[in-house]
Amino acid sequence: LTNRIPSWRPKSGPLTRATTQLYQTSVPSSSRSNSPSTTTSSRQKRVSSLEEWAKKSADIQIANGNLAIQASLTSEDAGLGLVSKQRIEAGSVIVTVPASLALSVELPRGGPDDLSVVKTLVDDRTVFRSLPWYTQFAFYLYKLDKISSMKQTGSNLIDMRPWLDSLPRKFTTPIHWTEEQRKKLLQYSHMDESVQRQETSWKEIYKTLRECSNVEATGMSWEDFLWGCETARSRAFSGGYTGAPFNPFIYAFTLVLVTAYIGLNLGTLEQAANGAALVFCGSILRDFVFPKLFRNKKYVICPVIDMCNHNSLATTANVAYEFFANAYSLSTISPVPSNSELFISYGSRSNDQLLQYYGFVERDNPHDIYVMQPLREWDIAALEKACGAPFAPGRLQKLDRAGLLGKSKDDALSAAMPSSKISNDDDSTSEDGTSEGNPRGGVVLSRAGGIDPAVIQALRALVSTDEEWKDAGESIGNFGGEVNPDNERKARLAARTAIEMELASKPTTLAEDREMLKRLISSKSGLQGEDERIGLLFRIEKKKLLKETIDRLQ
Ligand SMILES: C[S@@+](CC[C@H](N)C(=O)[O-])C[C@H]1O[C@@H](n2cnc3c(N)ncnc32)[C@H](O)[C@@H]1O
Repeated sequence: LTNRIPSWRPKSGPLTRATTQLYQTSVPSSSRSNSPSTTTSSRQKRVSSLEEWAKKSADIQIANGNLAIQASLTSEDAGLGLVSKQRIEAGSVIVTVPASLALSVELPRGGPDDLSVVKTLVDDRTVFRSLPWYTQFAFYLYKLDKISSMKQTGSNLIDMRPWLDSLPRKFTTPIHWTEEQRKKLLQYSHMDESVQRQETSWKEIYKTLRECSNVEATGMSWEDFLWGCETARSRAFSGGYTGAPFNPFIYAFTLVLVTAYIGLNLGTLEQAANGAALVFCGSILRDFVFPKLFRNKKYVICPVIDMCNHNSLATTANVAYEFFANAYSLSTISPVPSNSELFISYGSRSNDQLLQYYGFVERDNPHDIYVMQPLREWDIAALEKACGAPFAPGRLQKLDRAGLLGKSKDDALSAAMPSSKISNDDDSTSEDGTSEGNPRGGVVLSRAGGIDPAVIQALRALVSTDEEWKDAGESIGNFGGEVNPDNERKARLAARTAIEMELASKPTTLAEDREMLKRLISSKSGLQGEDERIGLLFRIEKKKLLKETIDRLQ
């Protein structure tokens, strides 16, 4: 869900209000902290409390009992999900959650919407507000989960305990694995490096967070922090709109003033209209223009809606902010047959991102990518052999000067983000192909587009004869398109050879992995085999992508 709200569209809808009624949790806090629920079946037992809370205490509207929160129909490891009990037509609003029940963190300065988080637990507000959104959320969740589950919104107090109890307590993300496990299970150095960067950066932020909060709060352990960050990253969505909610009082009051103004003969109709227009313009500026101008961003976790799973190929629902109702809604975008799971899209996420931050892998993910070593680490001698002749001298240096060879591991490390540069809009979910997700400039292969065109361009220049190089004005920029069939064949052959070598370097083949997965599934080794199964699923998808790219280059 992170980073994405498919649309923040102002839309009319029923005005709902959060209740101040307190809810008695059915799970004693002692049993919660001693044996946190991890499995789907034990979480399922708490769903009825969540549903009861949602309906009776929290004013969350759920499609007239036409929707169930239950074990996902996708796969065992998908946890809970939202499943239709009857056919739901396209365009139906199925869940409405008052904004006062949603947890939000606003950037750059707003912070958590529950003001008690900062007021009572933070010593240095400037430092706290400079932290990334998901770490502010981690702190917010820590306050609700371990200090007080009462969420304070304006004068309302809402007990979030039933929702907190419905959350997963364990993540199957690679940050929980040892370095050795990651290497062995994933067989993909790009992910090893990404998780290492994630771990280093999160540890640094955790330290900063402890330093800027007060004594009571510093009881937050690394595990609490990690759970909070992962919960936020896997359950929050975001959008650019952060204006105030629709306030009918302003408009009603303006109407009264205009009526009195004209009725008491204090001025002309035009003057009254000018005054009213000013109020409307001010409202629009405040709600729509200023937030866009100042690039305000809001990250939101919405109880119940946060149970919706992801599917990039069969998205049936989306989330929106209902401006006039000041509520979040989940609505269907296509008909959902009875007993089917509803899916939203968490955005165009590769399996690297899905595994690292959400703990799952999507089969045939259309957004999947593979990040190979940067060109400078490719086995040039092997490529020359495949192309039948050595490459012209000096060509590699030219590519290097043009920044096309990427960075070595050491260069990337020395350029790593120092702690003083932690910023609150740090969003390591940015595409793995971008400089943030791919700081070494590794070669990106994508399911959608094959090998990065800039790499093919570099390879055209690399394999070019002296004559072709001269004809191109000795400029790599002129190798953007096919130069001639022979140059093109060699460039593609070099790329294909490198990818074939990458695939051959894996400790196991695709067929072996598939066989292992089959055996693992039939052996039902339970939680013991969970990491291994996810690792297998991940590397199978990566190897499929490598094979597809090789085929495209034939
Ligand atoms: C927003 S929550 C959705 C509700 C979640 N299934 C639960 O039990 O609380 C996101 C998490 O759901 C799981 N998930 C979502 N879509 C999935 C899918 N297609 N396959 C497997 N797991 C999925 C992942 O664990 C992810 O981190």
